[in-house]
Amino acid sequence: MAFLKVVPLEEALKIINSLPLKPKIEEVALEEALGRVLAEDIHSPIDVPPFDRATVDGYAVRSQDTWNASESNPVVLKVIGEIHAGEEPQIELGEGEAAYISTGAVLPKGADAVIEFEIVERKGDEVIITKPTYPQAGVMKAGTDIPKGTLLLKKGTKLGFKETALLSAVGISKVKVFAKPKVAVISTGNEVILPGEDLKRGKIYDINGRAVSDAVRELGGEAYFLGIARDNEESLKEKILEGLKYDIVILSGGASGGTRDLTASIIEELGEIKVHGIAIQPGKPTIIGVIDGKPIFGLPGYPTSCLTNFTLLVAPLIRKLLGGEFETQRIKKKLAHKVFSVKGRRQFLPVKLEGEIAKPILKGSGAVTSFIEADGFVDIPENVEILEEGEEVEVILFRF
Ligand SMILES: Nc1nc2c(c(=O)[nH]1)N[C@H]1C(S)=C(S)[C@@H](COP(=O)(O)OP(=O)(O)OC[C@H]3O[C@@H](n4cnc5c(N)ncnc54)[C@H](O)[C@@H]3O)O[C@H]1N2
Ligand code: MOO
Repeated sequence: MAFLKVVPLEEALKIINSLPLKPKIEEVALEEALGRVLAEDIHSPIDVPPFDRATVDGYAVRSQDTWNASESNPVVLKVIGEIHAGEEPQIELGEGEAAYISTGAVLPKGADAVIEFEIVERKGDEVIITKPTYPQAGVMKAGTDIPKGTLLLKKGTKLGFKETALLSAVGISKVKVFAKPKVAVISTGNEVILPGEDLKRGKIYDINGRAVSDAVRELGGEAYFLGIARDNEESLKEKILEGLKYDIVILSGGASGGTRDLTASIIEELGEIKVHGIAIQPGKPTIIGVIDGKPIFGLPGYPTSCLTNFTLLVAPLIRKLLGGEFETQRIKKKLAHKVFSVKGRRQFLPVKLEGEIAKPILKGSGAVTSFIEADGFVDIPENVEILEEGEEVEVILFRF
């Protein structure tokens, strides 16, 4: 077994990026599109509004008819009909004519303005106007909100409620999106139990199953938590075989060299181990394998290590399958205080961000609060032993 022959992070990422998985595209109904990632550019097929529209309730007029109107010299127009929202107007205004119109209705031919009913006086079939109006007052012209053909949304956009509203506004009922990668999540260990179960001595509640499943969902993937495999060959094998129904399998725990750490030997038996050990801290005991063409990740058991390595190794693959960037983005911050690192091992140090300052969280990988409190982690190169207070560091954000 290629046990703990540690490889640099870049090599592990190269292997992951070359796995034979490709983004898949599917069409979904607009009502199912929230949270999905667009696999196409969307241009508006129509003008919005689709017609010259009244923006107030009142009287459609020819504005030039009102230009001489004043309190002392009111203009009287003849009301020749009514136009309500949703109707095609059957009338055309001539000189000296007006029509009652509701908000949202189509402006009739001949009219170029709408005057609110509050500021005119209606007497029988006449309307008395004491103030001039101007072209386009009380009117929204066709296509002034969104002209037909406008690029509305770019491929790669994650659809939130604003984006689905925009699609609805232009009448698009189906969109092409990237298929959600289906990810099986398995926790391992005799000591791990599920929330709600009785906490007997020696047992701990599962953190990784929940955290990894929900991180997959936050990234836009579909997570299937298969439960907890016990530290024996049958249980682990059963869960791994079940996991192979999905696109990617993620296990946590049991990745290091302890006697009960069986994950590696089972992956080797069923498929191939590509990596067992990465020269990073945390994450040294990480496994990357392939079974039946499906990637299988064995992440460390400590939750902080598990989620750090998920962010470094698995999140890029899920992003790529959703049409996004494989590369992990980094931002620059300044270190709050001096830090010592392990020479010869690239370290990812959890930090809390306060403005431009990155405050190290020094509780160690064993503490769950290390990752709960972390906004990101600082990438400390392997040849660096000391980082000074105020030194510029690269931070990988710990959110998706
Ligand atoms: N002799 C050595 N021992 C260890 C080494 C080493 O290099 N030599 N590395 C340590 C480091 S670093 C890590 S990380 C762990 C990783 O080991 P495993 O991946 O085999 O993880 P486990 O031993 O199964 O678990 C470690 C720790 O995390 C707890 N755990 C596991 N799963 C969960 C879960 N789903 N939710 C919450 N907590 C979980 C588990 O109970 C252990 O306490 O190995 C060190 N040892
Ligand atoms: O490798 Mo462990 O994952 O250092 O915490």
